[in-house]
Amino acid sequence: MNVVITILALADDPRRLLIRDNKTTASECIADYIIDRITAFGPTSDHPFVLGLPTGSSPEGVYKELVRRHKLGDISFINVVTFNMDEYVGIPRDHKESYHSFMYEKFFSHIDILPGNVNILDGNAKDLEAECMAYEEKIKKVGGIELFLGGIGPDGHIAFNEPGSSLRSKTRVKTLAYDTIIANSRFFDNDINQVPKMALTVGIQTILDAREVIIIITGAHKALALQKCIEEGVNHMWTLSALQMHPYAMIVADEDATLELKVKTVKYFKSIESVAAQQGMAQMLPSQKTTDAKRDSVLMMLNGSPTMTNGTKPKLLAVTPEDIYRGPSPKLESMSARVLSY
Ligand SMILES: N[C@@H]1[C@@H](O)[C@H](O)[C@@H](COP(=O)(O)O)O[C@@H]1O
Repeated sequence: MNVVITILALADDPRRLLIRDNKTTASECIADYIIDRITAFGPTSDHPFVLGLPTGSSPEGVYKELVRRHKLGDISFINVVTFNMDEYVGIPRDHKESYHSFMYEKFFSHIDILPGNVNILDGNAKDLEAECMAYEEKIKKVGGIELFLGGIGPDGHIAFNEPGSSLRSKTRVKTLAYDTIIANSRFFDNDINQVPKMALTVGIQTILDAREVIIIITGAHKALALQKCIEEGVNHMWTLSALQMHPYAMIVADEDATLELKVKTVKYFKSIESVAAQQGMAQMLPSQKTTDAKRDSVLMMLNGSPTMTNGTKPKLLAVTPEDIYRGPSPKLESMSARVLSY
């Protein structure tokens, strides 16, 4: 059992925080990673790659790069199913600031994704609660989200999971925090009265349920949030910190976003990445199939099997009595035999 844990930990650690010079290089790093993951997954129409996606200014560079690479023929999205994180309640779908408009303008209109494979919450649904429930069911039906990409607000919120959100939350209706309304007013003529006060959003648990989560954090205004989420404990006032409980979460930040981190933290994460590169260790989460195959072969080693493909008998990891007696130490008597009686 210990062997299995070690193997997973080796694949896991180097991926916690990647630091890039600026937003452009951080975005390219994520786009490359997504392309590699989709390619290695080998999606088909029966077994599509399920990608969770955010809006906001943070992921714009990632979408731009994915579109560029798609146009170069490096990646197809024909067998990719997407689920967006959130949508405002009560603004028309074709409003220029709706997340539907954002996604089509920045990404979907420029790639070969099938419209039927795009899922975005409907903030104008008659029954918002039913809409949220149906969304969770749809995610379950396609087998869960393979990779969830996200950004954060300056207060560390992820999707619209505002400070104080339950870390076990699922897709639901959420009232926006005043800070978020102010932050998002830049998209609504800097008028807070035009910003919708409610949204539909996936929950923290919905994000934690994804097989892998990648977050892009850029700019000095997000530095405190990154510090709280990485250097301090899990805290519902900084909802991104819940990712500390995810086995495959990766944050890609630019230098500016690291301004509040300890020098020790920055050095540690940079060294993890460079040591991994020197050792030629994989930086990519392997497919579930590869992970399952590795686990099977470890279990086979632990339990023994009659023959190996090369015809040899596998060495059992369990220690046999012969192995013990062949050791340099003498065979000891039992403790009871050594108790002196007077
Ligand atoms: N619901 C979105 C979040 O998903 C996004 O991460 C955040 C930050 O936006 P930006 O990337 O523009 O800073 O804005 C909104 O609140």
